[in-house]
Amino acid sequence: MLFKVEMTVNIPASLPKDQADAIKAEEKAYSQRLQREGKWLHIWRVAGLYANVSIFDVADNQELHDILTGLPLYPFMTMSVQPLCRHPSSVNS
Ligand SMILES: O=C(O)C[C@H]1C=CC(=O)O1
Repeated sequence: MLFKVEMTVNIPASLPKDQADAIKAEEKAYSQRLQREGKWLHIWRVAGLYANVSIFDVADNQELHDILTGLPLYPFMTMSVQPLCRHPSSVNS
């Protein structure tokens, strides 16, 4: 199942920089593992924002929920999730 997820990150200024940097490093490793596993198909920066648009390919809603709530930056994110289906004009299978 394919989903589009938009994530916006809001790290509070009160969080010490070393802690924020450690969480960002964990986030990068977590994200790259899922990309290598083929579950996180695309990640694009939204220009000018600390936000991304991502495409996930997961088994079901529960797997997406587990992945998203497991993001190290999850406590500092707002998200919007939209399910995707094949476009009738798509030439890709
Ligand atoms: O930078 C972001 O958009 C937030 C987050 C999502 C994946 C990742 O590595 O960082």
